[in-house]
Amino acid sequence: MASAKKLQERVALPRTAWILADFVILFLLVALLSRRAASLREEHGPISTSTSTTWLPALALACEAWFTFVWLLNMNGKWSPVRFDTYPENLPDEQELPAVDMFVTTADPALEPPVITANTVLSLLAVDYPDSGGKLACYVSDDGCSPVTCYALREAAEFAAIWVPFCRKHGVAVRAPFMYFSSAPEVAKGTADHEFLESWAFMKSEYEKLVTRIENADEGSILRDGDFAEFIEAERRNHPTIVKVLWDNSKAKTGEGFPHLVYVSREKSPEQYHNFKAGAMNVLTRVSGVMTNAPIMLNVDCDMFANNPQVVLHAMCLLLGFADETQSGFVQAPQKFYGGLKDDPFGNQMEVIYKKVGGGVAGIQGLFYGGTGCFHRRKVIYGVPPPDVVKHEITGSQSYKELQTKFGSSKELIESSRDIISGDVLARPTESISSRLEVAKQVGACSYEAGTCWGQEIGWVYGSMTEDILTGQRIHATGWKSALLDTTPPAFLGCAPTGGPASLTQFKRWATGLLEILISRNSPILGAIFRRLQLRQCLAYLIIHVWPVRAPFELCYALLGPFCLLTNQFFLPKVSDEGFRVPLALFMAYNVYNLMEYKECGLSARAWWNNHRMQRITSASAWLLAFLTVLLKTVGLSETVFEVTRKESSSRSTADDGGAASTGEADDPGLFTFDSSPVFVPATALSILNVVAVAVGAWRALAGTATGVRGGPGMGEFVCCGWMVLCLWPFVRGLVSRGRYGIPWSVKVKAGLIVSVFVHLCTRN
Ligand SMILES: O=c1ccn([C@@H]2O[C@H](COP(=O)(O)OP(=O)(O)O[C@H]3O[C@H](CO)[C@@H](O)[C@H](O)[C@H]3O)[C@@H](O)[C@H]2O)c(=O)[nH]1
Ligand SMILES: [Mn+2]
Repeated sequence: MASAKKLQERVALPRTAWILADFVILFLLVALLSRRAASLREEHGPISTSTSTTWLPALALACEAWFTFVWLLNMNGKWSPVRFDTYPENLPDEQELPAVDMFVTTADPALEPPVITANTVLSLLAVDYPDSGGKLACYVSDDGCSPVTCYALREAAEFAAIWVPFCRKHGVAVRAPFMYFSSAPEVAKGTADHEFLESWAFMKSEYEKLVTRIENADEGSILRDGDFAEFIEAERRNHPTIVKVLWDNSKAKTGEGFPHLVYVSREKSPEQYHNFKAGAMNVLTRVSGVMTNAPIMLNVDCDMFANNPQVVLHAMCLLLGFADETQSGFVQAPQKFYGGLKDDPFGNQMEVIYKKVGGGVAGIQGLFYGGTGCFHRRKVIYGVPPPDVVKHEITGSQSYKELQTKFGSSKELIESSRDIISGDVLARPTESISSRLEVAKQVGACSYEAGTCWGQEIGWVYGSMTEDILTGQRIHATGWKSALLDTTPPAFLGCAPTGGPASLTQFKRWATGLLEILISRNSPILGAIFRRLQLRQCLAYLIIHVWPVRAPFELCYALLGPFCLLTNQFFLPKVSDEGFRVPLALFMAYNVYNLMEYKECGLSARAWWNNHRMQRITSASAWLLAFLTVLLKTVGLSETVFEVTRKESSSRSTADDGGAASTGEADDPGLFTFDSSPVFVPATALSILNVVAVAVGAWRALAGTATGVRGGPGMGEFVCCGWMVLCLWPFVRGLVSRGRYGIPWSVKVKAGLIVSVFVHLCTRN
């Protein structure tokens, strides 16, 4: 590519002012720690304070040391951000562009309405790519084994025959029809408007018919259609592999085509463990390997539609545009969301995280793999190390026998992977993909992986609920870097969960998976010591891997305030004390720093507050439970499962009501909702405790019992508890609200018991 025109540019972004701010906060943290350490030493000296509990300052010191460590991790992560600019207009002729297999995963037709999946698929079938019919193929994995999903896709394929040409002809900007038709047609001033408007109206009505067909589809009548005979005997957790070619592009006339569409539901059996999404991705990798074997693979979740029709071209700039391939082992787009609620009430739109930490990590060894919106090189997924290692270490090709132990017994798969590993990928299978059905079913079987390297050195890695981070980390540990694909408009858009239960379930799953990685043999620390994970990249991974570990520290620290108010003690300096200035300055500086980050990303102060608050809530609920779950799992008492996130269906322009029982309160989707899940118990307890503590403390202060006693709580302790009450406000509110906005009694009772025990233990003597 050296002689060709520039395809990409890696631009380092300056951040001197931020680095200074980083150091100010670090300095304050160190000042806090050293004062604390000094006062601890005094404790053992002659001028001991009246604090009866000597472990109190020690515990505070431990927590503050941990917070400093977390701050250092973040400083490292954000230190040297970069941006990648892409120039698709400089791409070589179409013959030189590689083929791409596009993967979509879905798992549950109830939580992930088939119409959403159909839209995602349509957006992919319609992307701009030269000879897209010949070079692109779309594979959908359905872990739900749902005839309705399969039917929805067959209907979508039929609709694609008019949708794709329409998009091409009119240069449609957003090619997920539900999104496109949710606003009025964009009419260019000038001629031919009339014709455009007419076909727009026609397409819209065709799309609406499609939605009606999908939403009204009933399983019984679908099964009577001979096309879906395979589903009759199929049970969701017990059925053979189903592979259906819903659209075979070789049937199209040249130039008219759109990508192949293949439906895959891998074999399931109650006796086998299925490894959730990672398992599904590996089946897609193999099925596509024997059918189209494209050297590049794009994967998206069923709700993540291609929002930028040029996305594949932009990605190619990063895949082909470096003199050294090592720079782009994979190409990841940041996760962005459509229809997000105003000011991010559930703290899961992650804009600032992606900008600040994501951009920063992109400047180290590259953005983490996020499970969706990512372009992989098939050979990297097949475990091939970067070119420099290949040159120095392994020369000569692997024998058939070696490949067989790695990839399994399918002759076709072995041959196709040999092509990928040796780099002769341009030889595309010539037969029609329909002739490969039997082989595809063979490699989709659940026993196929037994004794092979799938899920270990090859494919998506097993052993964590957060298979994406684990898989990306393995790739980084072999020495590859990754590139950040940040296009305008955004490459892909998905839906962020709303409501308390869905958001916290997602955070819990992530935290569980991340801790599973941290303590496994795939830990990034081992990767940095024994493999090629860069030290700074390892530290960047730790930012997220320690999420669940932060929970016990943050919980302890959050308990110090209430503990002091209840027992008439203190853990922070008094206002009159000179030392008070340090925690005060830290509190102010830290919050202003975060607020400025939100402002810089163009977000509101409210968005900052919502995220700050949600982080406290998540820590006291999802992260804490994840921490406990993994503890229980390591002693063999619990299993971890992948709980699929509910996707809100907004397939039509007019949103219809979710059918939730009316509660008398205004139906505000941004309000926190609850259910009886244990995830809500600790945060509920913490809210009750802080309210009680503030009341007790205030009563003491008013009654004057605390005056004159040197050891009593001061301003600091009150602010801590008051701040926690504000952060946990959705829960405080939930204590007195009803319906789904109220905390269920079962949770309240459990939380109440915990609080009583805590209060009892505090005030025992
Ligand atoms: O047994 C399963 C479970 C899930 N999925 C699919 O995995 C995807 C992600 O699941 P979702 O419930 O949407 O999880 P999110 O928390 O929204 O996803 C984020 O986090 C996951 C890891 O925890 C990553 O896999 C995702 O790519 C990433 O977007 C969806 O397409 C599912 O259909 C399967 O195919 N099989
Ligand atoms: Mn999702």
